[in-house]
Amino acid sequence: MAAIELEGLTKDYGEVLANDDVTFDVERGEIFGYLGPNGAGKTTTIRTLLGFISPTDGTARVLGREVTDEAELLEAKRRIGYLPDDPAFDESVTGREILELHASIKGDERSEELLELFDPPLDRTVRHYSHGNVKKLGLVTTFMHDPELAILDEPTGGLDPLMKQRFAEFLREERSRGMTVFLSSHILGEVRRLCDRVGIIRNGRLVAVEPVEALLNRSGKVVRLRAEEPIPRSKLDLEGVYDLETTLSDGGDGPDGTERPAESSVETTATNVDVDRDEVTGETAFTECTFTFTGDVNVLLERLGEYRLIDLSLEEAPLEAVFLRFYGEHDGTDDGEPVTEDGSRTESGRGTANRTGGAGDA
Ligand SMILES: Nc1ncnc2c1ncn2[C@@H]1O[C@H](COP(=O)(O)OP(=O)(O)OP(=O)(O)O)[C@@H](O)[C@H]1O
Repeated sequence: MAAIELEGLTKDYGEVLANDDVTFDVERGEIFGYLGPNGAGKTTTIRTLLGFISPTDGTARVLGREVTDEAELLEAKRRIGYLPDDPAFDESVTGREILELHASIKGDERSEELLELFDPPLDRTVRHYSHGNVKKLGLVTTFMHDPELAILDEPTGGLDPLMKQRFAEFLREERSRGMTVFLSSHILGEVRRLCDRVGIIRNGRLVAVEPVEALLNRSGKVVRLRAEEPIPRSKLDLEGVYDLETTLSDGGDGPDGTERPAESSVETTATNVDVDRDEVTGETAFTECTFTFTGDVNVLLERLGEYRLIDLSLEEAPLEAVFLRFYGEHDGTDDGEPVTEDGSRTESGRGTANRTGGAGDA
């Protein structure tokens, strides 16, 4: 039995179809990343899993229990840790009092160890907590009862780099102990570091579920090369070449004796190659280029084999680029902000429902 089972999950808010026939499983012991831009429907799925909202159609099970059956869900929630994207603790009490309350409701097997790791200022009232400290307190309340399944809505927002790293190490250790983690994110670097598999949601619809490796393979390589001699652009008229940027440089005079610019740089695609013409051969050409390549590297090397290269590097493409390829076109949501490693984005597109979940409700 999978830890999370969604079948045809649909949530229709009237104006917005926030989840549209979403079907996937999260297996026991995996870290599953739920990836999508603002307003894609991630929080809606999470809130359905926790019984805060009921599905319009379809079914959802957590730890084998139906989320629409109150008694069943209550039983499952004892074994779940939930971290909302914006934990809402009672601001008038101290962190310590919050922990005592959570301990009395769901037990406390691990707070000591978690406090050493995440270290929120326990004697301060929550009102005086920074956003990061609220998140750290939320992490303690999420894991203190040693849950089987952790459901984390954008868990690293507000954490500094050291805390993010600590959190990543913690999750990996928990996975090796058998915990299942379902986390939503729009931070691609985080997903790459943390997750075994990803589900990608766009505009309420699941567009892919795949191992993170597959996402990396699909993302291709960033190729940078510098050649001793001009290479005709047609050599890169290959399937899988994206975002081609070329430069033709020789620093010398043109054939008619006029000085030509040492460098010219244009951004173009492989099919739009009628620029940077080599003035000797008349063919479009380059001596330096960068592009993203999702095709067969051997085919590429074969194409370039006859030219003398000064430099050639192939690096893993940033997941951001892959994400933009998934979401690049306008899709009717207001998610115009590019997805970035540091998670910066606009606040537009946020629903109100995802703002009401209290911390540690599970
Ligand atoms: N209570 C609600 N009533 C109406 N529409 C809602 C409600 N809650 C969410 N929505 C809409 O449903 C869509 C999905 O929202 P959801 O919060 O699930 O997205 P998300 O992927 O979690 O976004 P974010 O990354 O910004 O948190 C959005 O268009 C949102 O505006």
